[in-house]
Amino acid sequence: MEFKPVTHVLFDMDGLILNTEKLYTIAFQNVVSRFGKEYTFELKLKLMGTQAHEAAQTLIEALNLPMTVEEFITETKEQFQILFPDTDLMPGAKRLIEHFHKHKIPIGLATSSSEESYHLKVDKHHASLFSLFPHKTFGSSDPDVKRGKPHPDIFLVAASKFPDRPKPEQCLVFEDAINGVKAARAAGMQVVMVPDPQMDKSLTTEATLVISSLEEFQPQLFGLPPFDGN
Ligand SMILES: O=c1[nH]cc([C@@H]2O[C@H](COP(=O)(O)O)[C@@H](O)[C@H]2O)c(=O)[nH]1
Ligand SMILES: [Mg+2]
Repeated sequence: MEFKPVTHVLFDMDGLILNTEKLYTIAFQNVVSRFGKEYTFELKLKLMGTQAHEAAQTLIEALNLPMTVEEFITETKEQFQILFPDTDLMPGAKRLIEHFHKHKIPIGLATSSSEESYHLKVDKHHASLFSLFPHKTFGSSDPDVKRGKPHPDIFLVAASKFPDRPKPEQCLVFEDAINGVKAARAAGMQVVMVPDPQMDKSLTTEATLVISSLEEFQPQLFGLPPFDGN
């Protein structure tokens, strides 16, 4: 078999469960527009999945913005407060998370967001869905996560929170970002990638499996319980 069976599942959040990537693009573009700059998709691909400070630093350097990291973060936060509370879900995310919960498959959240940013995105509309995650790891605010994606730290920390301490090869990761896929592979885990449709196919080759929507995912490929009717 092409894929190895797993017992535990880790989910990324932004762009995978929540449709927040388009909101990051709006917020970042609004800030850089004041300086006549463009937040290109190519630059976005480098930032996606990295920690908030690293992302700000990379963007400031790439666009040569006359701002400090703190100023950039303060300005984008003002935008986030307006945009994030009404984010919608990505197709198939609710069904898949509820499916694993129903079948008692251990799941965890491994997001590069801070805990503060998580609450802004989740509390208003999605609190009951996210309550199905018994543990969550916030890459931009958890002191145990030393380095952001593409480093493996966040997935190793998240896996260590399962009470039965699975080995990396027992864990399956769901990711949308290149940095997230690299992080999962570096952690020794298989990874299902659901990339932005704009992304060039050549950038998805490190994933174990690439699908265009979580709606397509067939859990039995990885030894997990199938959906009814499959
Ligand atoms: O357009 C962007 N998308 C995403 C990010 C970064 O990626 C993180 C989301 O990563 P994840 O999918 O791991 O939750 C955000 O918190 C932010 O730090 C960014 O800077 N710019
Ligand atoms: Mg993501």
